[in-house]
Amino acid sequence: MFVLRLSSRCWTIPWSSRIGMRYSSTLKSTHFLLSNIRASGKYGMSSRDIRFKPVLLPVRTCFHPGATGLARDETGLKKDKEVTGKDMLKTMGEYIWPRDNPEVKTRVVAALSLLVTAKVLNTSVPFIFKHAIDTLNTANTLNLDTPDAAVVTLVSATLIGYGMARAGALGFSELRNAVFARVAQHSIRKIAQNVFRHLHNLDLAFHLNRQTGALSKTIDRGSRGISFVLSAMLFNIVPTFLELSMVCGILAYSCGPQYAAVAFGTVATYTVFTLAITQWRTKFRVHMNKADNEAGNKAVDSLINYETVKYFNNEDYEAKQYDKSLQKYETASLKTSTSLAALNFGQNAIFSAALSAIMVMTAREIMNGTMTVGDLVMVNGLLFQLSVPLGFLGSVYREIRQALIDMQVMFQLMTVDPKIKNPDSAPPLYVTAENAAISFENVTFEYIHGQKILNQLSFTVPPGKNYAIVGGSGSGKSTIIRLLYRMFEPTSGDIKVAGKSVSSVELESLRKNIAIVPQDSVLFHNSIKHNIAYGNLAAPEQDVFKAARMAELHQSILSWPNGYDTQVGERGLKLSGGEKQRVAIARAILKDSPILVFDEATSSLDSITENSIMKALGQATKGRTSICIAHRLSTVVNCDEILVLEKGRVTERGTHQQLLEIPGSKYAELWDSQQYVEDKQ
Ligand SMILES: Nc1ncnc2c1ncn2[C@@H]1O[C@H](COP(=O)(O)OP(=O)(O)OP(=O)(O)O)[C@@H](O)[C@H]1O
Repeated sequence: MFVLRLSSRCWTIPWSSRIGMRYSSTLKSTHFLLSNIRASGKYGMSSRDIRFKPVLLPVRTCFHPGATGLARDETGLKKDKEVTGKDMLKTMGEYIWPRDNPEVKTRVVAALSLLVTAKVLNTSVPFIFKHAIDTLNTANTLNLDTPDAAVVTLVSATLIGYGMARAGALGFSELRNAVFARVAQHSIRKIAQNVFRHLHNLDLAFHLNRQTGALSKTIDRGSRGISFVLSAMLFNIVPTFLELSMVCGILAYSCGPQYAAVAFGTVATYTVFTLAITQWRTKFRVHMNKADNEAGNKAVDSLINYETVKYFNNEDYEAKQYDKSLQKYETASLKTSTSLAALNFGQNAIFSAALSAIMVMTAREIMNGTMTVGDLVMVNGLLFQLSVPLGFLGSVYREIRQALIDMQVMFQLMTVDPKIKNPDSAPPLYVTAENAAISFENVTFEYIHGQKILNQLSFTVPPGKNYAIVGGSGSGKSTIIRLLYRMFEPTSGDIKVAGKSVSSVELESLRKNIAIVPQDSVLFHNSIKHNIAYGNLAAPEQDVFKAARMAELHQSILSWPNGYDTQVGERGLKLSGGEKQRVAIARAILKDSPILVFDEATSSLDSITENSIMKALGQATKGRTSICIAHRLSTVVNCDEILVLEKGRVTERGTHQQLLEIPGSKYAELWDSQQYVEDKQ
């Protein structure tokens, strides 16, 4: 027994003679087997089964807003359009028949031609066999002492033809798979790329409300869903219908309409039974997938929090929580396999009954002399061949349903409209050292309706000046930066850069002119050099080193064994907080924008490093407009002006000295409390 794990599809294939062989070879040539197959023996299935274990979101969770990003919320994204089956078919049509890609079209036509050829050859196999048997039978009846050379030649030729037809049918099927694989791969790539771009275009509000992991699963499942539906249509549904019509035609022509009626009736009964049982079984599979997801999420969450688990000695608790999900999975998995056995048995019983019935009919005709033994063999062969693709009807039906759901989720995601986008024919923003002013004019903003974070906030930072914003935690300092960068739109009021409203200029040019050192510096899972160079991917190496030097990072990097090629780990986890912050500073310096924003840029640094970086930043910000957000007031004493933020408004403003001189000022209070703490240290 072995289990095949695919990243996102789930198949349970009975290892019943040719069925398993044929279908697994069909799948092999599609993309599904290309991805992530692992052999394992841990799930208790029948020793004659191959299971393709799913990593799927259950149907219900697929529609869960949090998982899919489809919910309307207070972030103000536009209402989604309902994606209908027609929309999905249209989109699929565009991928399978792309206007600008004749190669894909040619492949589709070639795959269809190969499909028809393979089916014609396949249906002719029992026909040829019948002729061989009849010829032998006739020769036998003649009771000749020595075999007739002509008969021997004819029978041999027919049997060789039989073998060739069989091999040809399989060969053409494989060729069809190979030809179509490119179409499937092409559509997966295209759709995944389109969705990825779309996700980057969506607002920050959208991303803050969604789990990144769920989004990436949506792309993966959706694009594979498209490919699956295309492949299932071409490899299973269309060929089965084609074969059914050919078999019914042959039976009606050579044996009589009653034979065609039995074949058709069998397929109809088989189909109804399979779909009904599959429908019933789906809930077990949904539970199984849900439990599997839950277990996966628990494991990931627990491992991500590895350090926290250790700090609080909670390994046992974590293992028990994980085991709870595994238990659910085990129960659901058992139900899935038991119900599969019922399905397999029922399918087999229907076909066996039909085979017996049709053979009894033929045997009677043989005894009446109206049919030959060859006819019996042919009828048996035709019906048996038909059972092969039908063996997968249940799983194909279930998979198509799941694929359609996955596709709908993905297409729905594509209909989410970003609220923040370029206004029509927006002009680019030109910012120079002379005009780089920033002004907030009566800006009000709320993340959640009714909860004002900024309330009629107004201030102006003149070109070339260095302003600081200070205030209690949660007073809205970082929000000001988000609004300036146009990650969010103010509820009312206007924000201007270089005299132009940020909502009226080209978004890309606005963002190009502002370099930010964010509060949380998250790094890419790449080398430290790449992470610094990310500030300007076109910058020469020397500039990257220069920026690192200014951020007090160069010497530290050189002392590491791999220097600038040191990998920083996922999200920069291999670096200390201070090192990450310095990477972020170096990046911002490298971006070389006329406006610089530092959001708690030195909060994780020791005082000595902070002082030397502050000097470097003083150099970097010379002649540029900058905003510095800081809790530690000692870092902003030299700013041209300090704004004290309280309840969404600027309540005090002035230089460090001026603010200290205001009797009972909030700033003086903060300063005194920080001095007291520092003195105590
Ligand atoms: N996406 C969001 N949705 C809802 N509320 C939010 C969101 N982001 C921030 N807030 C809330 O807005 C308020 C202001 O947050 P902001 O990050 O601007 O504060 P801050 O002054 O920078 O705080 P700190 O000094 O602690 O960094 C906080 O109360 C915060 O909880």
